[in-house]
Amino acid sequence: MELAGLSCATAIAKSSFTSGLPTVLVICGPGNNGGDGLVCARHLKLFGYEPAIFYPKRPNKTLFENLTTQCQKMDIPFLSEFPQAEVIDGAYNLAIDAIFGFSFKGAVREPFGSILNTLKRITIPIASVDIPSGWDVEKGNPEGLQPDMLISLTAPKQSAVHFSGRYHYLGGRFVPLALQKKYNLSLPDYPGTECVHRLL
Ligand SMILES: NC(=O)C1=CN([C@@H]2O[C@H](COP(=O)(O)OP(=O)(O)OC[C@H]3O[C@@H](n4cnc5c(N)ncnc54)[C@H](OP(=O)(O)O)[C@@H]3O)[C@@H](O)[C@H]2O)[C@H](O)CC1
Ligand SMILES: [K+]
Repeated sequence: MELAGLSCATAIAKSSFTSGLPTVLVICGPGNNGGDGLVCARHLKLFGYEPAIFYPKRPNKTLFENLTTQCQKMDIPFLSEFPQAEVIDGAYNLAIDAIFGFSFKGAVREPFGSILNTLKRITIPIASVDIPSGWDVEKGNPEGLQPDMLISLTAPKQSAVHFSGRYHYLGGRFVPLALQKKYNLSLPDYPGTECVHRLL
C-alpha cells in the first residue's frame, strides 16, 4: 500500500496535471483503494501539494487508523462533509478518486452514490487510483466516472481498455518475477529506478 500510494503521487506529480495552486481533494473509500489514497495524499504533501481528504467510512482496523493519524500529523485536513460540485471546482485543481478498486461490486451504496454523482458533475480533472470507482473490473461502466487520469496498480485491469482520459500510468513496482510468471503477467519494464511507467 505504501508503494502503491507513492506510485500514485509520483504519477500525478510527473503528469504536470495541476495548474496554478496545487490544491488536491482526495476522496478515500472504505477498503484498500482508500488506503492507497491516504498514502498518496501524504506523498503529495511531501511533494509540495496541498491535499485535503474526505474519508466518510473508516474501517476499524489499525492499519487505516495509523494511516489517518499520519495524515493528521502532517496537517492534512479531513473534510467533515462532501462539498457541492461548484465548491470543489472553486477550491481544488484536481480530485483523486480512491473510493473503490477491484473489490467493488453490485449497486453502489450510500454515501458513495451521492459522492460519485457529485464527482460526475465537477469540471476539474479527476485521477482514479487503480480503477475508476463504480466500474466493473472487467466491463467498465459507460455511465460511470470518466477520469482524465488512471493509475493502474500492479497491472492494468481488463476495464482499462475503456479508459478514454489523457494519462494512463502503471504503478506498484513490487511484483516478484516468480509471481509475474505464475500469473502470466506481461508487465512493461520500469525505466531505471522509477516506480511508475507511463502507458498513455
Ligand atoms: N491486493 C493487491 O494486490 C493490491 C491492492 N491494492 C489496492 O487495493 C484495492 C483493492 O482493495 P480492497 O480492499 O480489496 O477493495 P476496494 O478498496 O476495491 O473496496 C472494498 C470496499 O468497498 C466496499 N464496497 C464494495 N462494493 C460496494 C458497493 N457496491 N457500494 C458501496 N461500497 C462497496 C466494500 O464494502 P463491504 O461492505 O462490501 O465490505 C469494501 O469496504 C486495489 O484496487 C488497489 O487500489 C494496492 O494496489 C496494492 C496491491
Ligand atoms: K478508484
